[in-house]
Amino acid sequence: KRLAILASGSGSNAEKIMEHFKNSEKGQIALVASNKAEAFVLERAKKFNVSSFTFSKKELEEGFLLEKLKTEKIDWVILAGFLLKIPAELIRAFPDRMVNIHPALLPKYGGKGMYGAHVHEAVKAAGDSETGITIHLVNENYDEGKIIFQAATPVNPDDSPEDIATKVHALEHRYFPEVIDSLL
Ligand SMILES: N[C@@H]1O[C@H](COP(=O)(O)O)[C@@H](O)[C@H]1O
Repeated sequence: KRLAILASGSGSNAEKIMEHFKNSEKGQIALVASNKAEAFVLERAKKFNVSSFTFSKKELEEGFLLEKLKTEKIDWVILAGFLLKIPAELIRAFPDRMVNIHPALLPKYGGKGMYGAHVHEAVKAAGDSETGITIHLVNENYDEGKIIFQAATPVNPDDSPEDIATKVHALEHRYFPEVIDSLL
C-alpha cells in the first residue's frame, strides 16, 4: 500500500512512521506533504528519501492535493500533526482510509482550536489524573471520526503542560506506526 503523510510542524510522528515502514512489504511512505514551507517534517522526509511537497490553504481547497494524491496512486492518508481542515471532497476520496492522531482521550479536548499545547494546558487546568492519545478515522467533523485506538498515561499533580506533552508524544511514537500497520 502507498501512504501519504500530511503534517504542519516538526514531524516527530512522521519520522517514527517513516522509520517503521522503511523496509516494510505491507506499506510504503510514498509522500510527505505540508501546508508550511518551513515545517521541519520536510527535512525529516529528506533524511528518508521520501518525496515531499508543500501546498497553500487555497490550493488545498481547490483540489490540488487530491489531484496529487490520485496521480501518486496513494491508498492511505495519515494526518500527523496536520492543522488545516480537510475538504469534504478529499475525505470522500479516501473512505475509511484517512486516519488522524489527536493528543488527548477523545471525545475530551477535541474540536476546532484544540491542538498541540492547547490540549495539554486544558488537561492541566482541569486537574485530570490521566490523558492520552486517540487514533481515529477522519470524517467531516473535527476529531469525531470512528475511534480506532486509544492509550492513556497518568498525569501527576505537579506535571507541567510540557511534562504532559512529553508523556503524550512518547505514546504517539510508540503506537501510531503499529496502529497504521495493523490497518493495512
Ligand atoms: N495532532 C498532534 O500534533 C502533534 C504533532 O507533533 P509532531 O508529529 O509534528 O512532532 C502531535 O502531538 C499530534 O497528536
